[in-house]
Amino acid sequence: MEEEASVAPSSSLPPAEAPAEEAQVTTEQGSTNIIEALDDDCLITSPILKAVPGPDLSSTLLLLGSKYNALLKTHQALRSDREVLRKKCAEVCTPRYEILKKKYTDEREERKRLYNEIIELKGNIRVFCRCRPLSSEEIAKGYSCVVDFDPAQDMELQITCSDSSKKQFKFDHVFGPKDDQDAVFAETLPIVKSVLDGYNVCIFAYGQTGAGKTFTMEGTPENRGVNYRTLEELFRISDQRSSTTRYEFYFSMLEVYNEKIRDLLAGTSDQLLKRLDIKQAADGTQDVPGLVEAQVSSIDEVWEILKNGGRNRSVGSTSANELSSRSHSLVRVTIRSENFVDGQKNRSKLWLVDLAGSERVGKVEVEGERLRESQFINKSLSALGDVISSLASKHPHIPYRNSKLTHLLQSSLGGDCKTLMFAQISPSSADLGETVCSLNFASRVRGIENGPVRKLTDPSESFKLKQMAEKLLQEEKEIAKLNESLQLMHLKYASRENVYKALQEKIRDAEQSCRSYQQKVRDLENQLADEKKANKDTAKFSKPPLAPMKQRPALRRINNMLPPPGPQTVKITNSMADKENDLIANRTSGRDLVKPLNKARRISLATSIRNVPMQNKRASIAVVQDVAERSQALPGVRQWNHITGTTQLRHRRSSLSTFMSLTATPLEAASPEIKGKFSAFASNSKHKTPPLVQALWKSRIPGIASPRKRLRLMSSPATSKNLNAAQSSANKLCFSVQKRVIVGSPAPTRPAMNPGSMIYNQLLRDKDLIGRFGTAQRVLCKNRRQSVI
Ligand SMILES: Nc1ncnc2c1ncn2[C@@H]1O[C@H](COP(=O)(O)OP(=O)(O)OP(=O)(O)O)[C@@H](O)[C@H]1O
Repeated sequence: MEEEASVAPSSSLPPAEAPAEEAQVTTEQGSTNIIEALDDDCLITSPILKAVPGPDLSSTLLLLGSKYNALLKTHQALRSDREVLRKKCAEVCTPRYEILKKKYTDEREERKRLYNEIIELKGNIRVFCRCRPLSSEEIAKGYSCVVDFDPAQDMELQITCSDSSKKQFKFDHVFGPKDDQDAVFAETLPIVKSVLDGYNVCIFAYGQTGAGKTFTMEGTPENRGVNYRTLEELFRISDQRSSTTRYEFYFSMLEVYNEKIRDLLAGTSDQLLKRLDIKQAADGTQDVPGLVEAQVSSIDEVWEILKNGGRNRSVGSTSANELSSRSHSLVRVTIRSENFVDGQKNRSKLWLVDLAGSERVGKVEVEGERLRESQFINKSLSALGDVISSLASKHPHIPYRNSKLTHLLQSSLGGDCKTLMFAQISPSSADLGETVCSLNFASRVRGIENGPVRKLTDPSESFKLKQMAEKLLQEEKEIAKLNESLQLMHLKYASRENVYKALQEKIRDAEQSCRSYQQKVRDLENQLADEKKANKDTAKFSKPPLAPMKQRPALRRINNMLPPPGPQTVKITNSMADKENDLIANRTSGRDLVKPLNKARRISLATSIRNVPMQNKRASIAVVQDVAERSQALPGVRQWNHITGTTQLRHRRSSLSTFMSLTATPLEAASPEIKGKFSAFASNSKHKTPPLVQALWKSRIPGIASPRKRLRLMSSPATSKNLNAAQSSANKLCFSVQKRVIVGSPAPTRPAMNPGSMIYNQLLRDKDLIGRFGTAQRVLCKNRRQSVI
């Protein structure tokens, strides 16, 4: 009987599953939309989620569940996209890439071979002759030009000797006074390019003092020399090949002065004076340990270094040149390259050498230190001549170590190294002897056949060479095309890599979000479980102390539900039981019958709406008038008095759920009929309902003398008619009082009771509901029915 089945539906949560439609839509949107959708899924950090109140947890969980499932699907879609992309790449791109790579490697090797062949056909050691113009000083002194340049023959020159005889010299190229730096470098360029193919290259200027060696090699700011232009070209080509090859340039500058090596890039004078030696490296090349190697990446850096190094150079004044170079100046550029396509690595060296003046000691009026310098200069130049002679005669021993200069240049002279010599001459008749000596030396050098050098004497050879040149041009064009397509492939590959990385990033984010959602769902579930438990505990703690069953006959009587078999045990605390018993004892002993009831401690309202069965069983039924009727009868607002325990009703101004006040009526004040009935009932009932409680009820409806009578009236159609007539504009509420009943709303400012505060508030809400419906309701809180209104 006291356990009613009409328990309010709890907030049990359905499993967190995404709605099927949403998941379907998300899957069909494709990866792009999915990624966009992912960006919108910011629930984890959303302040909305943080502000979710407790009762909305179930809906939040549902939302999270759907988002979580959507994310899972997104994750799967991204994974499948990635797999498709990878397969596609493997199927289409990789074979094409491999073919192109092979083609490119073959072509590159072919180009190198052909190019090198052309250089070799021209000669691995090439000699250019350059003659400077007559200086104003020489003209002023009346010196004449002894060099005859035939414009039709750019490889020959004639020297008019003092006896008017003519000497003819042939070189790979002859530059006259009118040829500028551009023309010189144009012929130098092919050899310079070889260094980027991995060949060692040595370019040096030889000649007497003041013949223009420094001018050719270094030049002036207005007329840049070979050094500057060479490095500029190297940087340009390396940039051009940057998609397939990475180049690194290391710059060193040194001089050989009096057979001592000096580092021109040394920062301090101590370092400048430091003695440097030549050592053989593990790869057989010559190296100078301790030499400064500056990595350069632009021509501006190179120019700055050149200027600084030039300041440290040993110069002195001679009768031939006011700022004569008294040492051999050497610039070494080490180039390290790595090809991205086939992984081939190269290391090559480029030497740019400005030799000291080659004048004979007797001719130049020097003495002391200058004389000593000249002796060292001539010695080293003589050693250079010996090396070249040995190379020319294919002697098994090449005397590289006879001087520091030849020792340093060992790996760049001979073999498959490319050597270019500028034979600088003066046109002045005053320098005729030195000019002839220089030309003889240059001719000797030019006679060397390094490798398969062949002279261009045979016309058929010339024809072959032309054909090869044409073929080379075509090959170069082909290579350029291949390079382009290779670059395109690289770009495509890079873009796909980017997409792949982006997808991986998204997948990582999605996985992270999934984990966050899972955690959030777990937290919310835990929170919900805690709240459920708290609610259960609260309900348990908020239960008012129940009187022993034997004192509760009224509840049995008010309902038509059968009591459960067997005795009911009610667990109450000692303090509560004592309070109840004391009160009952006082009342039954008649000592305090008129004393108002204490504050109600227990009430429950049923949320299931149903009519209370009106049977002829219970007398504790009251009819409540509506607000209009009540306000007429009771002008003042009355409420439950917690202090005195007066059973009063309070009319709520804004609610329809108004109840009529019931004035506590003492048993003595009741009519004799009621008094008699209640006394009989009390004495007969084994539950011993306190007479005070029974006496509280007094009909407010005229004509209904007693509850029992009223019940009869209400049960019968005739009585109902009468009642309707009497209360046509009013809603009626039937309520029963078990022991003490709160009817109506307690004071609004009443503080929440702990731990039963939630139940208390629930009661208030339910009472409002009852007021609106205007009918009898039964309230069950969890498993325990507390009272019936
Ligand atoms: N081709 C040229 N055109 C114009 N002027 C030149 C040319 N070659 C050299 N000169 C000038 O001749 C002078 C001497 O040149 P430079 O100093 O280069 O000679 P050098 O051979 O280096 O002498 P040293 O061996 O003593 O250093 C400079 O003033 C230079 O400007």
